Amino acid sequence: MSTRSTSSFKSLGLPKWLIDSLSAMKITQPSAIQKGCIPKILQGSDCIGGAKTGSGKTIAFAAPMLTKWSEDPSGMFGVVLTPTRELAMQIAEQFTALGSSMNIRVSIVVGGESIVKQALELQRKPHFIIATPGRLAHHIMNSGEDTIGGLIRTKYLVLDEADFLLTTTFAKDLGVCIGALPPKSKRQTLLFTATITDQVRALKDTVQQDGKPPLFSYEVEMVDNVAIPSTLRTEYILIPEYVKEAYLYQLLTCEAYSESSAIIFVNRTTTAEILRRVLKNMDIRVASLHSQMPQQERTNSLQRFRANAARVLIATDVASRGLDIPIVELVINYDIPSDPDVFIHRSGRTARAGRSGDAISFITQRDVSRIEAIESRINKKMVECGKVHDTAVIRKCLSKVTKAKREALMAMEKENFGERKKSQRKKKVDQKGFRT
Ligand SMILES: Nc1ncnc2c1ncn2[C@@H]1O[C@H](COP(=O)(O)OP(=O)(O)OP(=O)(O)O)[C@@H](O)[C@H]1O
Repeated sequence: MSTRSTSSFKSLGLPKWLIDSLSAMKITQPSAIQKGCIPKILQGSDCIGGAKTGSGKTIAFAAPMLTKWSEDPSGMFGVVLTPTRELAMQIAEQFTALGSSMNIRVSIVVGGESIVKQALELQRKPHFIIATPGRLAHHIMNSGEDTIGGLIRTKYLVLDEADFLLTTTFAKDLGVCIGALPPKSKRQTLLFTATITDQVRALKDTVQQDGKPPLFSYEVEMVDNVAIPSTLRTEYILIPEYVKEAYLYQLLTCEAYSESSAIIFVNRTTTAEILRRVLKNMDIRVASLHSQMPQQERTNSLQRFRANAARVLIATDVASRGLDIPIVELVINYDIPSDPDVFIHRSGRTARAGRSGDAISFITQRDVSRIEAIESRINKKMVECGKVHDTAVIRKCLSKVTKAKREALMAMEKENFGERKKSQRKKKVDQKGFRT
């Protein structure tokens, strides 16, 4: 990765078995955030790690935790909280892979999966619990000591995507989770994200609003001063609203990207569903990921995309943070997010670990102020994308796209997509993509 340093993992204090596991994953030199955080975490400090997307933050917290765990591998050792189910699964995979030679037990505790199965797993006292706050809080509130009692002896709490976890969306569940852990003085708290906010920093040593003790008191802060990876190209295309689908099709099939793996971000689940059908009708291998899909479908979609069985993933922001899919060469912001930090996370699904990648934003007249805010946040002007400019070609594919969209809308109406969405929302508060 571009952020190489001359230190080795050995000089940072990692044991041989872990260095061997890292080597097996072709990870031989620590990145800057790893170099900065690993020794401090090993020394026992709380830590706040803010480094660009794709810079290796997961190993920056996992490696020191695994090192300490291997010295005394008993009981529930660490809890990692993260906002989405897919991210929890990905982090758990990393812990499992890194600790495979040490008989590690890692449990994933997320919404959309069997509560009973998870409770049984928790009773077997996994060493590491990787969870979304909503589901872990559910277990804490509804299970007995035999299931969650071990939490009181955990040594580490990680808030991955900390800025997002510390918003009001998660406040209640996070409070329940932290309440089941040892007090701040008896655990280490590690906060990681690509977008550290002043609100997060301000929480240091601050008594919480409900009068509870402070969450953390980090001594170490490692924060990048550049917001996005240098290998990420940021471009834009100015588009009239009514031809967005045609431009999308054109871009995905133009010479530069006709073979590329791409993630297309939209702001609404309905847009995701329409686009998935439109592209499928036009013979593009496409999958989608949003919070209105049942968990099994979400998992299958992501697996198909990771394995390149689908070359395009249409996603809402449930996929904007953390997902590490090295083959992604292109991110398209089909809709522009209102929060510039969301742009940073979405675009960071490409150009990871030193690779190059493109993020192309579709800008309509309504988006101008959002783009200005993003450019000011990333301290960089986007350049105009020259890959789709032939208006004749746009005109040529417009009728094909219009037909595909008409068919998509008719099928959705027949399947009652909007109604299904409403009733799901009512029924499954527990399964909201972001809460559990
Ligand atoms: N030292 C390293 N050398 C090479 N590759 C590495 C190194 N550390 C981590 N990686 C790889 O880099 C990729 C990105 O790492 P990771 O997912 O931890 O990034 P991140 O900083 O958490 O990104 P995000 O902010 O998007 O969550 C992963 O595939 C990981 O295996």
